[in-house]
Amino acid sequence: MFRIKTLNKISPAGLSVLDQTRFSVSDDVENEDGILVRSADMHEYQFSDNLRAIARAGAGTNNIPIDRCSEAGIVVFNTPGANANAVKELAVCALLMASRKITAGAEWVRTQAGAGADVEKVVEKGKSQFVGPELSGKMLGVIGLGAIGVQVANIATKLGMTVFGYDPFLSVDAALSLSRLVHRAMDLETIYKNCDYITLHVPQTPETRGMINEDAMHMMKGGVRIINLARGGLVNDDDMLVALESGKVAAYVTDFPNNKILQGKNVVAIPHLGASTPESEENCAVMAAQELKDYLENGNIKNSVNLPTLVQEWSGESRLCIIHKNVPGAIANITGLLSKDGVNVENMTNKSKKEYAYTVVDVGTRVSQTVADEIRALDGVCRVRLLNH
Ligand SMILES: NC(=O)C1=CN([C@@H]2O[C@H](COP(=O)(O)OP(=O)(O)OC[C@H]3O[C@@H](n4cnc5c(N)ncnc54)[C@H](O)[C@@H]3O)[C@@H](O)[C@H]2O)C=CC1
Ligand SMILES: O=C(O)C(=O)COP(=O)(O)O
Repeated sequence: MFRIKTLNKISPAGLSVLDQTRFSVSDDVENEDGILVRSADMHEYQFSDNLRAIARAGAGTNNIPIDRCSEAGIVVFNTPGANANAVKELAVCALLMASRKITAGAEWVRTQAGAGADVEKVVEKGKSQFVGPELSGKMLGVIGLGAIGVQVANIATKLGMTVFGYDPFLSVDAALSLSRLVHRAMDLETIYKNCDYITLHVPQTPETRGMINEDAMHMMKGGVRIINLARGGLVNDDDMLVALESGKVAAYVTDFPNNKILQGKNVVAIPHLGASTPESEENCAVMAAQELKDYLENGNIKNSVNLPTLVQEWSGESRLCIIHKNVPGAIANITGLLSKDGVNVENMTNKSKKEYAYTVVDVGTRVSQTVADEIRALDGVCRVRLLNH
């Protein structure tokens, strides 16, 4: 029986992937084998000795201490693209909210009603303060052309916008999905200098943290409108407050409000609703649960952010799953120990991702725990699992 801890509310469709005969799932299990999480902050989380995998039902993994996980041989999964449509739709809404003063106007109407005014009359007199420009014919810069950025860029062309996309690591899949109407910007400066609207779709990493700062905004057009449905930390809030006050930035729509940014003029704050649709919640939960199940039961890895993709058909009695440092001699050490113990390898795959590697060895006969323990004791080995078919 595998114990799975949930750190956020996970869609029941996902939980139903983990059948009750093999998985015990709840928010209070102890010594868990796996974790299902959305945005809960895990940086201070104490891993149980048993913990083998964390599945993030969503895209961003900046709430998970990835380095600490890799060191401990814990596989971290996410669900690429599973909530992209929901974010794309919210991005269209955010572009409109950045332009048309919809939220400010709606709040004003309610205030008028609350103050006893005849709303039908005052709206016609008061509406001129909420005039805002159309999107059609304007320039949009999309920073990050992954699952979400590509969809946002493509749909914006249909709204009549001229779209520039920037992504120095553009994948082949993303390039193939991108509309031919989207122009590729080769640097951020092109986006900053030319665009009337800028929307962020990059992960929050040490490189992207604070990228929208005074220097970046200095290059932008006066009255630029910025949309951030990616992560709050991408924007330097102090610099943004100054730019909003001066009018350099005409509107800032963020899905990541905090007390500081809420003080700003023309801030539209959304309570992190990018992926909050039943469809997305279900897609993400199902994908995350399937990834977790396949890893715990079969040692297969798909959509991990810290380990390589490795899916191997079973071809034997026992399977050794070894997470180790990606260093010379690691595989020779493992196979050396197996042959010393007279274990015949039926099938074996090794894949690496940056500093870590994963080796799956299928053997024809049952392998003893002693062999697994010997591999565990090798230098650079982070985790060894022994599975029996
Ligand atoms: N508001 C919400 O509820 C949601 C927010 N997000 C956020 O959006 C981000 C993007 O999500 P996806 O598109 O699904 O991820 P993705 O991994 O498909 O795309 C991210 C893209 O950013 C690019 N990138 C990385 N560093 C870059 C840089 N310095 N400059 C330009 N491009 C860079 C990558 O090459 C990749 O193509 C997530 O990391 C997450 O933080 C994602 C889903 C929901
Ligand atoms: O997938 C992401 O990166 C998100 O930001 C969505 O977060 P959530 O699952 O709604 O807490």
